[in-house]
Amino acid sequence: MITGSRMAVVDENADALGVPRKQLMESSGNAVARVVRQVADPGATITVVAGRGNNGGDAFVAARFLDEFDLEILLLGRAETITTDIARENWDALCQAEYDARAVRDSRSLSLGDPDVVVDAMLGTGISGDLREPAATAAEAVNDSDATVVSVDVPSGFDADTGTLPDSAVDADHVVTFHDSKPGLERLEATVTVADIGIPPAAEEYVGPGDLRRLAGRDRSARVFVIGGGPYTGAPALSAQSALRSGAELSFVAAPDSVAGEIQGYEPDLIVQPYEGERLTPDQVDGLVETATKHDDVVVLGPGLGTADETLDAARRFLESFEGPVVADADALSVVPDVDTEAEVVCTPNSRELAALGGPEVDDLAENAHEVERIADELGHVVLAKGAVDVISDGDRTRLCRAGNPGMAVGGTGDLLSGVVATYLDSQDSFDAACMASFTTGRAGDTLYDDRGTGYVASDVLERIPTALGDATDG
Ligand SMILES: NC(=O)C1=CN([C@@H]2O[C@H](COP(=O)(O)OP(=O)(O)OC[C@H]3O[C@@H](n4cnc5c(N)ncnc54)[C@H](O)[C@@H]3O)[C@@H](O)[C@H]2O)[C@@H](O)CC1
Ligand SMILES: [K+]
Repeated sequence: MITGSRMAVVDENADALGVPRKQLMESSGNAVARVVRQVADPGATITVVAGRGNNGGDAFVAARFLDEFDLEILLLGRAETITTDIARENWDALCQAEYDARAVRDSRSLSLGDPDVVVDAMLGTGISGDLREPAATAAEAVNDSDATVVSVDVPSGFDADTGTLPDSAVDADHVVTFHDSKPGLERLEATVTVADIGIPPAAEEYVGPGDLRRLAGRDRSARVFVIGGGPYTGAPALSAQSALRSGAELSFVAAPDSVAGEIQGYEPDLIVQPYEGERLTPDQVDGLVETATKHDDVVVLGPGLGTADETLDAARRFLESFEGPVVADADALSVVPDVDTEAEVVCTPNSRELAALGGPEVDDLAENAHEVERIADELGHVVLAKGAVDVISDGDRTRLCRAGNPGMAVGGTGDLLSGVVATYLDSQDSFDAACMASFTTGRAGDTLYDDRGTGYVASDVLERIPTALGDATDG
């Protein structure tokens, strides 16, 4: 089962792996034609009703595989307003090859006639909200006809994220859905065919650029609260700075007053909240929990805290009382296995820290992904295990991320990662947040590698985070 929005992620990842969408569209159209041939008698009349998106594009392809029928293709709207290049190219091909294809500019003038089969390709997974015109009138016409209706991907009007089918949607007899079934399709009376369209399994297994699409349209509203510093100052600063670079609105560092000035000195945009002392101690915990809870902050617990007994005790107590989202990194990781917490925790261990959590000490983490899955399951938290290939698991779902290069082994990149995970945790499911953060940081490093090999440091990677995000957060 895959939702419509996850499908868009997978489709972009497939494209990045060298399987372009137009190729997938060719497979989709072919699969639709196969089902149409099964349900239509030889010589039957078929009307394709297509929208202006890729759902329509699939049907334009299907048309080329249905020569034995009496075929008419109707486009709802003007050809110039087809929304994607690949759908337009397939439309143009039909027109140039003299298929019976025409644009219906006004839905009131839509006359379906009396076809034996209607191919419903008005809307697929790109729909938002109730059916608008001209699709609404066209759906009514399709439902009023006696034709056998074959819907492309989903019945037009169906919401492939929530599985809801409004009354105004197309009432399909057959649905040819792509790659995997969509939530809610099984509740329809229609016969559902799931068609393999050649998406490589790696497009789902490996985190890719498509995953960053989940950030589209997000608000810049995350508040990240880094509890770190004491023996070290660079680590909490980098974590808080990367939160800002990846889209946090505000980034706070709670740190001992002995080092607060130094942390502030790295960047004026950080808000440093000093507490008395030289390291984190249990006395501070109530105040920190209260602050983070009051402001709905996402917490990063660990960078530069050190391993003093009283500090680890404080980290343990923090996790016992805090119930919000937390990224547990570095020194704080060692306390995670023995705390009972209500917090939504993402653990970001390196290989040494993973071994301390009970994981394997291996060079090839990807080969041992099942071990990471086991640890995530035992801990009951998401684990993002950092290696040449990162492995992310919530104990049930497990994915790999191979963005990044050997230069990323430099100190401080893990601190950056924790801040990015925290920012994404504000708006995303914790497993997805971890996957996207791994890809973002790795890709930031890759833009540097292209320019200067491995000769870069964590603060260089920091400056490349916005580049790595590219246009992913637009619209
Ligand atoms: N994701 C994938 O891997 C693949 C997707 N394919 C096809 O692409 C489809 C998704 O294509 P698109 O994202 O272009 O979207 P659609 O073709 O589903 O629809 C997009 C169009 O619908 C309009 N629209 C949105 N909400 C509406 C509403 N409530 N009422 C009326 N019009 C509305 C939009 O303005 C836009 O023009 C899939 O369903 C599938 O058929 C296939 O080509 C192959 C691979
Ligand atoms: K459809």
